Amino acid sequence: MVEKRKPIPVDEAVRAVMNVGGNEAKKETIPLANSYGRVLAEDLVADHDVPSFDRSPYDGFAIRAEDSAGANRNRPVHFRVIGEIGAGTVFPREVNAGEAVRIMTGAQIPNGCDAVVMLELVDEDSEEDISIKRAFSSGDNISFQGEDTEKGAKLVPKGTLVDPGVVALLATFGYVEVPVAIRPRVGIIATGSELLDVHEPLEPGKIRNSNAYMMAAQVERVGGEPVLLGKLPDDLNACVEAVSNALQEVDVLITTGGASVGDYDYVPDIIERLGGNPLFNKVAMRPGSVTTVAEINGQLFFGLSGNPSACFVGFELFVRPILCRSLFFDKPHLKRTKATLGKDYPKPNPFTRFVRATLEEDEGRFVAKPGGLDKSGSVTSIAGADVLIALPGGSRGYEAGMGVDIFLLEDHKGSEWPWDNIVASYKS
Ligand SMILES: Nc1nc2c(c(=O)[nH]1)N[C@H]1C(S)=C(S)[C@@H](COP(=O)(O)OP(=O)(O)OC[C@H]3O[C@@H](n4cnc5c(N)ncnc54)[C@H](O)[C@@H]3O)O[C@H]1N2
Ligand code: MOO
Repeated sequence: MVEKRKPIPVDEAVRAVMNVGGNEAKKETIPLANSYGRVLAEDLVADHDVPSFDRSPYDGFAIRAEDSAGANRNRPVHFRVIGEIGAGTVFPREVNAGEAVRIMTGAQIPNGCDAVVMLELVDEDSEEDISIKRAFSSGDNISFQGEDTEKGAKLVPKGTLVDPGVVALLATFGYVEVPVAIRPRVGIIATGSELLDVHEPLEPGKIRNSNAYMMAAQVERVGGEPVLLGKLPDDLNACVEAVSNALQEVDVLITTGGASVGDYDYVPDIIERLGGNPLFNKVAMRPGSVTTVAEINGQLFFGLSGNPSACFVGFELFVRPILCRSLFFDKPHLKRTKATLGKDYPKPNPFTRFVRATLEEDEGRFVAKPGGLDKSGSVTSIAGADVLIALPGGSRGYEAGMGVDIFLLEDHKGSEWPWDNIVASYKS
């Protein structure tokens, strides 16, 4: 008799995984030029004002505003040009009454000046004599020291993904080396005697191993380091040995396949043979109901389904938050938000479903549209999915136009704990 497994609710399963200790975030430093896509391991605090001096936002003339008082079309005011500065140079002396300095964008405002007149508003009567036809106030056309940010301001917290804007800040504040989270090493093993390597031609009854590469990409998408450890035939001894060796090498280990109750489904036996502590072996969700997670000698072992869509969803719900946590992200779960269901979903639903879908905009509303073959064994409907629509279990299906909870697959900002009150669908 095959063992009867007891499914546990998704939120309970996520909690169980998150409660396992270990996998704390650790930091290293890397060169700035390699920092894009990594995660900051320290808060980024401004150690000087930006800009660090008053500067001109325009090409023009720096003047003392009070000298322009009363200027108009009929009575232009003249200034004597006493020099010129470009960005990067500092004017060497105080500017006095009636004097102006030709100044370029980015140059420091000379001492004594408090306004800039754009070149287009100036009549250049000669190289040394200019006139203007309107009055300026103190502070006109000046980018003030500290107007962008002031010394001491916390600009970006630890746990922020280094995007192009963060790279600009790191450069601004002189980070030659950047403190970032060490990427967790995630071992990936595919199991199944039906699996061919990607380069091999198809043979009867066999398929190519797509899950391992898919998961490597999922690991990379969150910022982990995938370690592809090959594929194994359905041979228990070989699997036990490979898993045991792999656990020495990586922080977290994932296998795909063999998680169900069939004759060659060895995940439960592997866990037992290695003295692991199973957290659960069935989750009340589809796809991915056979997802099995265990702690083996203090390390997390994820036995994900062999079915590609189930493997994909199992990763996003259970592996992703562990990796995010070890990358200093304070919101490790998929970002949860709402959208309108774009298509009827007639399947009866005993378990919560996570349906692969695209997110489109329609008359100002976000519409999530299930796409492709909605079967656990489908591989094509994963490509191009923007979101997972979460449809609560216990219904006979859902109608287009209903409000649904969705989980964004590409959003790094994430959610803290998206599972409470999960996915009560409502009429939108
Ligand atoms: N009697 C029962 N049978 C099944 C149950 C059940 O509860 N009772 N659960 C079904 C569900 S739900 C799922 S999901 C699958 C999960 O099976 P396994 O995790 O044991 O996976 P396999 O049987 O090894 O493979 C399933 C399917 O996926 C293909 N596969 C496997 N590895 C890969 C890979 N690396 N790349 C691409 N495709 C892969 C494999 O060839 C199979 O077609 O069990 C159901 N059965
Ligand atoms: O676990 Mo299976 O993917 O539920 O279909």
